[in-house]
Amino acid sequence: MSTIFSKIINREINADIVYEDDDVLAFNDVNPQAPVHVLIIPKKEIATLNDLTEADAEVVGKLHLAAAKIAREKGFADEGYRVVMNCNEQGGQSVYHIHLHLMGGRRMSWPAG
Ligand SMILES: CCNS(=O)(=O)OC[C@H]1O[C@@H](n2cnc3c(N)ncnc32)[C@H](O)[C@@H]1O
Repeated sequence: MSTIFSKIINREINADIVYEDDDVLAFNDVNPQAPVHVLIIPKKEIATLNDLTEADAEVVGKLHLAAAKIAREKGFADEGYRVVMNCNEQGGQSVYHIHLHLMGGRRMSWPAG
């Protein structure tokens, strides 16, 4: 099922893109929860973490490599940052295309809410 993120991948709607390669796209969140809040998504449509298969292992790794690269570029890799992936309703997922939230630029609390 196509989501708003597929429309961003296909450039049907605009996004503030910060990184792109053959498999991964990253763009600023429209409702940032930190000074830097970037969403990092696979170009392949995968609805939730529960839908991952072995075949998706490499691209999930690539999401994390992109997160570290963006964190370095943004200048907060050494001071620290948060990456989180929400799964399904109680996990807070609202867009059913898996995505890694990269949040940085402020101290993160724990446990996460
Ligand atoms: C509540 C967390 N739900 S979520 O974990 O599913 O995250 C979805 C995220 O997508 C963001 N978002 C929704 N539509 C757009 C858009 N068009 N461009 C950029 N970010 C978007 C939301 O602000 C939200 O942080």
